[in-house]
Amino acid sequence: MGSFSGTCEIVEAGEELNFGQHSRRSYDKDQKLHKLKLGYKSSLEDDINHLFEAINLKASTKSVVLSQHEGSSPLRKIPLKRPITVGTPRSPGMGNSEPVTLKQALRELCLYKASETAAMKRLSKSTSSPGVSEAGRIKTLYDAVVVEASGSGLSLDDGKGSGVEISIMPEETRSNSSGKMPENLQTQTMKSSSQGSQNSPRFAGITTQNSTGNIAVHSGIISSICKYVGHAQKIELAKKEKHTSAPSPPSPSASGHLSELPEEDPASSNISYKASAPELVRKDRLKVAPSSSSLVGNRVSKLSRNNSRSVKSVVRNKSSVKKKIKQNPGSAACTSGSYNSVNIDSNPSKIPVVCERCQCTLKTESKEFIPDSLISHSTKSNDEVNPSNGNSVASKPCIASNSCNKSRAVVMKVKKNIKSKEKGEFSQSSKSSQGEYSSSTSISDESNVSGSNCGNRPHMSKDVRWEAIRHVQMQHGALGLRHLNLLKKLGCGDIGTVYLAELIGTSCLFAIKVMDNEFLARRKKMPRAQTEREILRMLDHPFLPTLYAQFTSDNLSCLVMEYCPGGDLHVLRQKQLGRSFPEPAARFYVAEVLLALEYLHMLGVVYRDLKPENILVRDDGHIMLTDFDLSLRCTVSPTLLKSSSSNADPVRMSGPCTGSSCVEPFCIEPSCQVPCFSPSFLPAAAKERKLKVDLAARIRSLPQLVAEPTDARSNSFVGTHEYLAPEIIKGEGHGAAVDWWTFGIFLYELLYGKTPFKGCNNEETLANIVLESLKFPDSPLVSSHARDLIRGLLVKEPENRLGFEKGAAEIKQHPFFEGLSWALIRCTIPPELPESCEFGFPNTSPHETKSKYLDSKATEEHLEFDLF
Ligand SMILES: Nc1ncnc2c1ncn2[C@@H]1O[C@H](COP(=O)(O)OP(=O)(O)OP(=O)(O)O)[C@@H](O)[C@H]1O
Repeated sequence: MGSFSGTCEIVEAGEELNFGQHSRRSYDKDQKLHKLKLGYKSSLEDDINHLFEAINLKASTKSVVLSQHEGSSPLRKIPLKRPITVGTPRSPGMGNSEPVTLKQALRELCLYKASETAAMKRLSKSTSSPGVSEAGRIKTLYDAVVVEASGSGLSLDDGKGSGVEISIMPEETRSNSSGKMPENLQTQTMKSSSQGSQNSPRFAGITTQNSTGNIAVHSGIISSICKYVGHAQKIELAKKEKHTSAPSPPSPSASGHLSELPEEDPASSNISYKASAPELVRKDRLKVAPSSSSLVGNRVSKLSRNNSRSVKSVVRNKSSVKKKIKQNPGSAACTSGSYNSVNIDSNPSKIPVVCERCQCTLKTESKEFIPDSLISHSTKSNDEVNPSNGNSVASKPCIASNSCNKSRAVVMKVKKNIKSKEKGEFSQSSKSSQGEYSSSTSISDESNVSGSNCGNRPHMSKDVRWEAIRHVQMQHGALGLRHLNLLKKLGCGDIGTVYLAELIGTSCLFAIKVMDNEFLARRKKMPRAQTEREILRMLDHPFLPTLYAQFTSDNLSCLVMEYCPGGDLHVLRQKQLGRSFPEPAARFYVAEVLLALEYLHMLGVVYRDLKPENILVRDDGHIMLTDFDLSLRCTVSPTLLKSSSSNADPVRMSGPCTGSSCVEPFCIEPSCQVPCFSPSFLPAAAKERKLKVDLAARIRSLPQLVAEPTDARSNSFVGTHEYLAPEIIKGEGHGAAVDWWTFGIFLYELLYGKTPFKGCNNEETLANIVLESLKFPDSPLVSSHARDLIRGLLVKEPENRLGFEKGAAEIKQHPFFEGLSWALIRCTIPPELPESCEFGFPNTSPHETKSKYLDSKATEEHLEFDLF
């Protein structure tokens, strides 16, 4: 198989169903392979050894972290050019011991807290007391364990032996049924023009999605957005009557063109991707309807032939598949070095459209895709969002994100350009833009939830961006588009467009996802948007996006999120030698993704759409998992697999610090670990031996908690072709284990530069996934540990798949991650990135930057929105 030519993404179109027991097919080969996973568990002794090694190394780790603070420029401090150090055993690691113990659970909590502290210090020196990253959920689980442990006689007060095995797996949320999809299975037409019955769990076919579906979304968004672009600081929203019967195009005198912010991929613009353009054409989504046949062949045979990974498929009930062409930021056409723009003729029937993925210019003559929101704009300009009674945040320069500083100059220049056009250049000439520039705003109920209130997000509670938003809200009462300068378009998805935005009056950058509600409703995509919104509101994790605010304005739902300037892993992989990551780098990325998935599962979220395109790279080189609209939400009920051992006496085993203040999570910080674990009256070697024995006994005696929603079930055909798990393709119903399958594909792709089952077309790919055995190329050379992990994950029967039983806890124990400090990985120096991959904005040299802006300025007269 060659390199990827695209990514096929299956978009969930139906409601999640509960299925009873789904059939399982045995695959002897995979079962044999699966047995291998049983062999990698090392002894407790080894685990303890690692623990002590980590303790010893922790101080040095701190030094490394602290050194990162010492730089003139936050962005320059980004360790992009530094070698990766993920292989350094700095801590006991979570993985090479027996199932996660109470001790480990505590340690994870503690180390997370510690690592967050360090990370927050790096990001913002204002951070003084980071919260616990996994917040209430983990606390709840922990509390439950504490209760249980207490009830069983296990003292948790020592703070050292409080190990809990926490396995995270999605749990069944909807009642299992006979295997049919419910009548009310939601059909998401996303990209598909036709849908089939949702009653059949079988997949009848796929309809290539029409790219115009996106046009509708974005034309609507753009028409409204353009009213704000560049106007943010001169808010002169026309007070005109709302036009409800027909689009009210902006006055042609203004400019005659619909202007759009320059679009580019920060991480990819410096590189020509012409050679690899096919690979970059990904994410077509297919909409696939379950057929009445359970035979894979039936399914596969009906798949549209599409080699593009950009095709997303929604498996619903129909045999229709719609192909959606999306622009890939890294595609050749968008890397020409200048901002990509397309004039939008005033004639709405001839709207030039730039494919988001392949950059081909398309045209649509259909008004059907012009969102109604373009037609009616009320005169109100009350962008809303409730003021928050948010938490107080350290008042500091808004440089929480390193990108703030680095991009400030760029931002200002872009702002200048944009502002200079405020007096009319943003008029919209397309049919959809006939409305006035005035805007109506409705206060979203949801805005109350987020706003600037970070109360339920202790992880990011000290982020100065909270304070910046809160300040705006205090001044204006509500946050809205008028408070944001949209600087450029970052990308476009199925349900909305993401822009880079600056909060006016600050240098704080955000990624704002704008979704047209009417379009979503018309396309029945509202549930996806709602799912994403709800999930985003729950998140508080270093490797997941922070939602700072949400509001509805002009019938546009806006999510104000953390901006991730480093592009995505798919683009980044293209820049690697051989288009694959070195193993240490791959390990780093998959480890962070694993933690993000673990957290999501703990929250009852089965992600279902893991792929490099959805992994964004932060300015500090760490990752952020995005895109939750295809996720399955379910409930999680932590289950105590094993209560504490009746004959164990953790108090006595815990050593001299037992029952002391060691209950403090930071007990495991290096500074206090020594007193906790090292009786001073014993020789070092003896102390170590004693502690190992004690710890081993403690681990054996601790309760084990499974918080993985193992019974989660869905029958939707959701995902990306090359990443689809066999059980999804077979329509047998799927659960949390699909994330571990995709995790295996993900690791494979990072290491080998391609996915393992990719065929000549989507049908072949799906057939390969179900029928073909896993094979590894001869090159590049990949370690046996990595291959073994992939084998364990890519077991076709979910029940035999690594992670099925205890979720991420199982996977973390694999030797591939040996020596990795899970709790401190956030403070680990990220992999070295290629020279061309600068974070922030693509052109970093003054000259280049100037050129870039000149390019932008050259088109200033006709700043355009490119539709796709
Ligand atoms: N927080 C962010 N920071 C930087 N860029 C982002 C951010 N969120 C999204 N993007 C960019 O915007 C693009 C569109 O994101 P979006 O989530 O809307 O679409 P998607 O990833 O294609 O998923 P879907 O179509 O399922 O919504 C992404 O591919 C990414 O390049």
